[in-house]
Order: sequence, then structure tokens, then C-alpha cells
Amino acid sequence: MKQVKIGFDDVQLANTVVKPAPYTLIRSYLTNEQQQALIEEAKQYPLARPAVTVYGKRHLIPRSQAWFADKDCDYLYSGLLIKALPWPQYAAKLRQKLQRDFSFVSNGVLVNLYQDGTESMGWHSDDEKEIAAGSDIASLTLGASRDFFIRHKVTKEKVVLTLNSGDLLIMHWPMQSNFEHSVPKRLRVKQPRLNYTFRQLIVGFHQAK
Ligand SMILES: O=C(O)CCC(=O)C(=O)O
Ligand SMILES: [Fe+2]
Repeated sequence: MKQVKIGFDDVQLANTVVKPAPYTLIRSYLTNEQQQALIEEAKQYPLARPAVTVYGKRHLIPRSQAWFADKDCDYLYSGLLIKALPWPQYAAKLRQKLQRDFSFVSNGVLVNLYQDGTESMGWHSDDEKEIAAGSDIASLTLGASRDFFIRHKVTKEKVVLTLNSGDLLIMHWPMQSNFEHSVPKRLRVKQPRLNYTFRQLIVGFHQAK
């Protein structure tokens, strides 16, 4: 399998060495058939566009999403508790494949649908409290190609990746502590893009309270 690792060159900032963003990009991780099976399955997903509160203001997110996860793996996302829905067949197969290929363990996947280039995701880190310490996040893209930005929280140094259908981006721990990422609007993009981010949550984090 072709495996490409790209990132920042070390950046000297005063007396601190800023390490490059720790990620692995695997182009064409899924075959066309595997991609097609997921795209078909996703037509049945109960994708929703929730209203979230950001800096005290409520607005609809500029994309739609669904959260599939194991029991007791609800997810608090921008102030909204998303209940875990049961795993669909092909999403579950992809989770197994990630475990086989990379020993990548996850217990939930957030699916995002960007209908076209007017839909987007702002700068953020996947650093919610319920994410298991030391865990990686695996992100699979289907459909339209979209730019994916990564920037250092302090230096603001930026890397731009173009993620194509079938590509897998593994964001390694501790990338979420030092870097943010985003999917900017791209008005020339007219086709939908699906993205699956597999995560490992602390089981029972919200149930315990
Ligand atoms: O759509 C993407 O590539 C990114 C999704 C993402 O960052 C997230 O779900 O947290
Ligand atoms: Fe994210």
C-alpha cells in the first residue's frame, strides 16, 4: 500500500521547536466498489442539520451529519448532545478494515455531508472531553474533492491538502492539541462530498453523569 507522510518542516519559534502536524495521508485507500457501497448506503442515513451554539449564538451548521457509535458513546458537539445511532453495515465494515490495516480502534463515526462547495466546516480541533486520551482520528473522504486546511494554533502556519474520493487521512495524537483544521467553502464545487471521521470516545462519559 502506498503511504505518504507529509507535514510541516520544523519551525523555529523563539526557543521552541514547533513539530510538524502528525498525520498520515493514504491516497485511494478504498476501491471504487467500496466507495460506491458507502455512497449508496449513505442515501439512507438520517443526516440532520442541527442548530448549534457557538460563542453564545445559535445557528444551523453549514452541512448535515449523523453519529453512529457503540452503546453509551453519545457525543457532545458544540453544546449539543448527539445520541449514538446503531452502526450501518458498510460503515461498520470500514471500521473493521481500519482495525485490521492499522490496529486503529474506534467506537464511533461522525458522518458529514457537504451538499456542494457552499457547505463547509470552520476551524476547530477534535478535542472534546469525551475523546479518549492518546487516540488518533481517521477521516475518509467520498465524492467531490475538497481542500482541507491544517494550521498550527500558535504560529498559524498552514498546510493545504486536497482530499479526493477514497483518500484516508489519519490525524495522529497529539495533533488536536496543537493544530486546528477546516474545510473551507469552494464555490466552484457543485458535487456532494461525504466524510467519515472515526473516533474513540470514553465509553459512558455522558451516561455517568
Ligand atoms: O470533512 C472533513 O474532512 C473534516 C470533518 C471534521 O473535521 C470533523 O468531522 O471533525
Ligand atoms: Fe474535525
